[in-house]
Amino acid sequence: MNEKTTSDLENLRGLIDGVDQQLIHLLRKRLDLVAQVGAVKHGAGLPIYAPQREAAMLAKRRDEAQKMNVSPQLIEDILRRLMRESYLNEKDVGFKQINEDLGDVVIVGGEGKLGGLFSQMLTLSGYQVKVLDKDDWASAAQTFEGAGLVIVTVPISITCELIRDKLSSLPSDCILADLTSVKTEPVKAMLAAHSGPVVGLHPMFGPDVGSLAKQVVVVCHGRDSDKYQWLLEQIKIWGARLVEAEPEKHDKAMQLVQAMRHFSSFVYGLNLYKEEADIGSLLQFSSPIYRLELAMVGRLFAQSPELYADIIFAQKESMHAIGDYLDNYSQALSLLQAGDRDAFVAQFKEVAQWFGDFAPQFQRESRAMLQSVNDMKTD
Ligand SMILES: C=C(O[C@@H]1C=C(C(=O)O)C=C[C@H]1O)C(=O)O
Repeated sequence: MNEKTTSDLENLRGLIDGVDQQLIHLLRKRLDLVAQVGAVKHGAGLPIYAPQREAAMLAKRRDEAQKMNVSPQLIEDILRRLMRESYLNEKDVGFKQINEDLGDVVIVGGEGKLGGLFSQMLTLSGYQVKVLDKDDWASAAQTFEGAGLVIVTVPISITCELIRDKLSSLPSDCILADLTSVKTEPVKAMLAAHSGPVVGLHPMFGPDVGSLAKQVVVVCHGRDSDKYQWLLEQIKIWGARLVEAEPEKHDKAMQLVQAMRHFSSFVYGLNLYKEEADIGSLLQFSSPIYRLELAMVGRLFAQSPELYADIIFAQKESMHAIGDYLDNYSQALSLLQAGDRDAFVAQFKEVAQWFGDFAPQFQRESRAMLQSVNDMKTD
């Protein structure tokens, strides 16, 4: 490189640094404005997440970007990332309390991670939260005395038994809810143990989400839904989307969405281990999709084996769904063994047709994910 090139580069890089610094100032300004919006919404009891506003804003910015020859996708990516930041900052102002007359909230299993998250969200919304965990049963009767809402969030394997044995003498107007990832049996157990309002909830996310904005909570109505309507409103204020379902329908979906999904990730990891794969060098050769896949599998093994065992073993029926998967795997393998490429292609086409419009939709979604996986690479 000659001297002129070096100094040209330095000058230009200095200018870029200046623009990036301005960006930080602009970001600060934006965060301050969003904080003001947060405060206004808090006062009015509005959820921070405003999908219509977001859609309208994104459409306008994409349009403006296009006119300035800036990629619309670039501004959309940046704004979506900024909006995620907005949801996180919302916790600084807390949330509007929908039910000001509720007694205490008691979280049974509140020392668990999900219990901790709900405890935090309820506390940020002005509720008095008490936690009851394994060692606190001696004083439980006293804790339950002033309870307006009891939330059960203990391992699935002990949920129903605990509801039956320990929660049969709650105050009659107290709401009994659970956060278990299966719903049929826990909802039945709650209805049998308690004569007051009952609702089954299943947060479709782990405790490591920074915000509930856009997350899904499944609601299975039990009894006296008018008495716990406020709780649903409260969860909506946290930004979550509620999806109502019959417990049986929910549980059936979970066989695929959770049990099968986690089981196949488990086997994928197990297989890498048995094959003595060298993860480090696989990563070096990895395509973005492989890296993303490995991340999805690897993250399983960073978490609690008991939690995954609980989810996978929760429903006997999952065994059948997983067994079907194994059958399909064997049949597909036999095409490979027979060298029947044409049959494979025909089968592929059949499945693609069945996916319909979802296939291109998933392709678009995964493209963005793959690009951000690639962005995160540092070497
Ligand atoms: C700031 C707001 O709240 C949220 C955050 C937004 C943002 O960061 O631009 C936009 C819409 C909302 O989901 C708002 O409603 O304007």
